Amino acid sequence: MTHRIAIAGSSGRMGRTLIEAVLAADDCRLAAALDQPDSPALGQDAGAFLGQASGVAIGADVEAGLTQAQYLIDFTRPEGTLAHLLACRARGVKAVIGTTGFSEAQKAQIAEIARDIAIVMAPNMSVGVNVVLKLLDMAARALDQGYDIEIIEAHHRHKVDAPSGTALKMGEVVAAALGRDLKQCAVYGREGVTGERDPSTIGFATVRGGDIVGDHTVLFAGTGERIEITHKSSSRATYAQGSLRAVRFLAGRSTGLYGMDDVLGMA
Ligand SMILES: NC(=O)C1=CN([C@@H]2O[C@H](COP(=O)(O)OP(=O)(O)OC[C@H]3O[C@@H](n4cnc5c(N)ncnc54)[C@H](OP(=O)(O)O)[C@@H]3O)[C@@H](O)[C@H]2O)C=CC1
Ligand SMILES: O=C(O)C1=N[C@H](C(=O)O)C[C@H](O)C1
Repeated sequence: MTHRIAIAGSSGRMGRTLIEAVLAADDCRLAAALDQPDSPALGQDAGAFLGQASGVAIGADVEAGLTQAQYLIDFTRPEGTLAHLLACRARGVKAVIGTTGFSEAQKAQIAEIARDIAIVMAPNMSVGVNVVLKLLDMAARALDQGYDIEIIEAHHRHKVDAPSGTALKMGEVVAAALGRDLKQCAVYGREGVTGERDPSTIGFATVRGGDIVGDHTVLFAGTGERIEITHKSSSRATYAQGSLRAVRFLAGRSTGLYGMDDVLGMA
């Protein structure tokens, strides 16, 4: 079976990584490569950055791009993803969403669109991070008394949202395991005279710099010991391969909102 895939944000860091992965996959075909209307890449072959002719020119017309596609993979920005999803719904195109930084209202809109088309959405498509999420659930349940929980993430200088979608997901998993609501217990950075640490909080710290692909650590700090669960990405290819696994998973679904735990059989 060949999966015909459109890529949104095709000149972005993830867009390019995804194009490379699609062109290399025997069971996938690049159906369209989309960019913003002011992109200097419009009209270029989508494989040009690889020195490869894909036969697909980068375009800005989403409706036209989706006519040839069964799936859209979207790693852009929340407002772009939502506009693309409306076009997907109109054409019955399934979607894999890697974009992070959605508001609660935007997430509700995506859930509503998923009543009509099948969508996989995850803040991190790597297998490793999704295994870590399971480890965190186990660790938080076992360390539910006497351990302060802090989530530290580091990303490249170009990242626009903080904390990362992955860090927030890690916080949600830990909070749920402890019967807490992350919205009530999250502390995002500290400055000045903060007072002693409230043990019911989950702290977040963000680092931005250079070309760091993505590092996440969850620290359980007790008295006399510390447990650190860390994941480090060294290549965006892991996110792209996870996205293609999500496409293959969607082949058998017509509607619904799924996560990478569903794709990986870990739900
Ligand atoms: N789920 C996962 O596994 C991962 C998720 N991500 C997330 O993916 C997203 C993209 O990351 P990254 O590739 O590094 O970002 P980049 O900035 O490199 O790429 C974003 C692309 O989207 C385009 N874009 C921006 N705004 C819009 C819009 N409103 N409509 C259409 N296209 C738009 C950009 O075009 P232009 O340059 O012209 O603005 C660019 O081509 C982020 O939210 C990031 O957090 C990243 C890695 C892994
Ligand atoms: O912007 C990135 O680069 C990444 N974003 C995702 C996030 O916000 O969690 C996933 C990964 O960490 C890389």
